Amino acid sequence: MTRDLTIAEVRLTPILVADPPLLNTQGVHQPYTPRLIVEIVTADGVTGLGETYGDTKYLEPARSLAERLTGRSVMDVNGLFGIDLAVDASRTDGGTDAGGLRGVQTADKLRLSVLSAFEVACLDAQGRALGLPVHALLGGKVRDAVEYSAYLFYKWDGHPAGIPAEPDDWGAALDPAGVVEQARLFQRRHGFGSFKLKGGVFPPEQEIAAVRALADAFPGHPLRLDPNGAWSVATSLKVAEELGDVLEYLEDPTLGTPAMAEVAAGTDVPLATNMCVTTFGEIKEAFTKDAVQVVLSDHHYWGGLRNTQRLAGICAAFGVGVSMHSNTHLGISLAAMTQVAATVPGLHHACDTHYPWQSEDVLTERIAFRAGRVDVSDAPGLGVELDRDELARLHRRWADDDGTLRDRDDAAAMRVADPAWRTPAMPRW
Ligand SMILES: O=C([O-])C(=O)C[C@H](O)[C@@H](O)C(=O)[O-]
Ligand SMILES: [Mg+2]
Repeated sequence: MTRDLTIAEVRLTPILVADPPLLNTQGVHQPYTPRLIVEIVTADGVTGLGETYGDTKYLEPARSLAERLTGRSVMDVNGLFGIDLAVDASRTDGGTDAGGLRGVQTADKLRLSVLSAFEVACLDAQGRALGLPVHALLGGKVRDAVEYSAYLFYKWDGHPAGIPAEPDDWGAALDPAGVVEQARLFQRRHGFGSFKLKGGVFPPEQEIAAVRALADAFPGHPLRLDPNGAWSVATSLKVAEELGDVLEYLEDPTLGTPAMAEVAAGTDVPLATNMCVTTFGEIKEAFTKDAVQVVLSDHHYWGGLRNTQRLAGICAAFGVGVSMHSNTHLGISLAAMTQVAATVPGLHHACDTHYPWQSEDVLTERIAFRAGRVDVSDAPGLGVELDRDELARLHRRWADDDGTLRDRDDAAAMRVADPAWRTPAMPRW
């Protein structure tokens, strides 16, 4: 067993990974999306892996942090969070993130989104060095498998003609029949039994019809609809009334805690969020106003796996449910999500994951879903191995890009197909 846990080297590799043309209220996914892979190497040659957003605003502080880690111990995770990590506030102040889909962007949230990848890499290195899975370092697993939901998207068959992109085999989904067909594919390929539709793309009546079609096709299965805050309070209440008998929860129907509280007061349908409660500072107002019934944590922007456990503890104390949000991510993050989810006692909803949409990964072996679940690995660390050739290939794609795709911008990607497209004003309906 190795013992010298001093950090000898930190490697950061920005990559671009293929992404299908998934539609959301802001626009459409770019054909390639940026991610950052973090490797922390100990003096004994153990390498821990982490993954986070790869846009420029994350890369800059990540580089600055990486430069300051050699000589510290991978055991010193509390110290990691104490490092004075400057982020460029002009990139965040008052705005939302590039997709506008993850709530307000603050300098601290950006800092935590960077730190999270380093925390995961430290935990992975600790686990590998000590011969323990990450869940053991987090207090131990309370389940052997973690359930995920099928993340359904309206989508085009392919990216606009003439631009470089990887083909996908999911087909188009632009109406209720297409959405049901996509759900059937998710069930056939991965066994998912719970379904979430990304809404806010078409007028609410069309999305209500799609959820109704899902309810008919999959009677009794948990269903969710998430328009990323595209609706007014009145529209949200109307949708809640029309779909109340089939929804497990409605996710971020409207923007901001006060508006969510108004909706919550007018319906029995539980409200979930990954937009109005995304930092510890936002919890008090939302919970005291009873604005949300389920918080969808995301270890990237909550600041890692230990903060995710803290969040789950606070939610439990307030009787608020907890589950997980997902953006485009690869297998390192799915492994991290699974390890922490395995340790959260009150996890009663299937977690979100984009992973089935990602045809490319940097792992030697893709993570498999079995009946919609990922088995919790008991192997040391996260239990995944890096495919260096694939990492190098995806990094070359990033290096060759002229900068167009290095910062995710769903509205810009939509303008390739529709030059008149502008980020819609909210509420859209
Ligand atoms: O609200 C959510 O669930 C998300 O933000 C998930 C993703 O960002 C999704 O909407 C996307 O990538 O288009
Ligand atoms: Mg959401």
